[in-house]
Amino acid sequence: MSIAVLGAGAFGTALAISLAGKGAVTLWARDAQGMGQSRENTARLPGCPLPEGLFVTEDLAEAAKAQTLLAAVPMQKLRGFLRDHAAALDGKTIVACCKGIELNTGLGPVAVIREVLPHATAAILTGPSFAADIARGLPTALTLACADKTTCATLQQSLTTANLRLYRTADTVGAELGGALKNVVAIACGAAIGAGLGESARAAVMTRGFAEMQRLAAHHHADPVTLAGLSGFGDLTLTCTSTQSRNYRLGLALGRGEPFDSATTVEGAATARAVDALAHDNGLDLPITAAVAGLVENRLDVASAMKALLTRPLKEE
Ligand SMILES: NC(=O)C1=CN([C@@H]2O[C@H](COP(=O)(O)OP(=O)(O)OC[C@H]3O[C@@H](n4cnc5c(N)ncnc54)[C@H](OP(=O)(O)O)[C@@H]3O)[C@@H](O)[C@H]2O)C=CC1
Ligand SMILES: O=C(CO)COP(=O)(O)O
Repeated sequence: MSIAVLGAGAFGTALAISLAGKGAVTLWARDAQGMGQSRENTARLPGCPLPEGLFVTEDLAEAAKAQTLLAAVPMQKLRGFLRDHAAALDGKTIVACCKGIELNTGLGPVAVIREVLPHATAAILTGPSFAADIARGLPTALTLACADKTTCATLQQSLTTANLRLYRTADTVGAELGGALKNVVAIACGAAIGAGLGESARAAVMTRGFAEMQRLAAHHHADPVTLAGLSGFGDLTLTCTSTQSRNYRLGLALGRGEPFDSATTVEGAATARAVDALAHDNGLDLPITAAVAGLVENRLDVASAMKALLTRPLKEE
């Protein structure tokens, strides 16, 4: 099956490098020329050479000729990207490789693909993985979700590589909620550590954050098993404990009162705001998400957010 990765950020480039180990892969980049010459994505994934079987192009129509397309642009850019290229993309199999909830609609990547490209087959690839680890060929396990079970099994075969092991599920909603929410909780964990509140506080935030993930997933009728898997618990664990994570690092900066480069892709910031709005509209109790939304909108500081969480009415676990 021919494969193209659309979007040459850190994750798209890493996936293309990994997949090119077992067959020809096309990587669509807005600025393909430099990468094609240096055979490296110096801006987003330095130090990871592009293998021979990886063809880089700026021509989306050319890339979209592949049977399977991996869309690796940030969540808040996904709709615009799909719309801009709808003529080439509709009717194809599109695997979303982004994590988040769209700010204006409250939708996840699979729902956005279905809305913009009504004739496409939508799937999502998500789970605990840093781009640099994948590109270096370190062992990684991810969740591949697609409602069509036959397509899911075919994609699982073609996207699994020697070091990238995929588990499949039909539960696209659970897979995308896990990947979206773990980033929000990672910001909260970074803030707790950055503010010097200690590792016990982080464990509390992670666990109660996971409870919020389960609550939101139940509201959307997702399978709790998906949330307990790689795309939920797995990615929560990685992202809340590693300074490789940009979401965690934003939290650290907030906790320390330090500036943070606003050009960095931090999916949890917009997602916290989107999910906080969803929670209000649907009467859901998601206090950590609300605190993160307050932090990223500069309505709250870390001390007030922690106080608000600690003084909530006592309840059963
Ligand atoms: N980095 C990681 O370790 C992982 C990331 N992810 C997910 O992957 C997704 C992408 O993140 P990541 O690759 O890290 O992001 P990066 O910040 O590394 O890169 C973002 C990429 O998106 C491109 N882009 C931005 N806007 C548009 C647009 N409107 N149309 C087309 N392309 C656009 C950028 O192009 P340009 O360079 O031209 O600006 C750039 O190539 C996120 O949802 C993230 O959560 C998932 C797992 C791991
Ligand atoms: O999604 C990721 C790890 O699974 C990458 O995390 P960040 O986007 O926080 O860097």
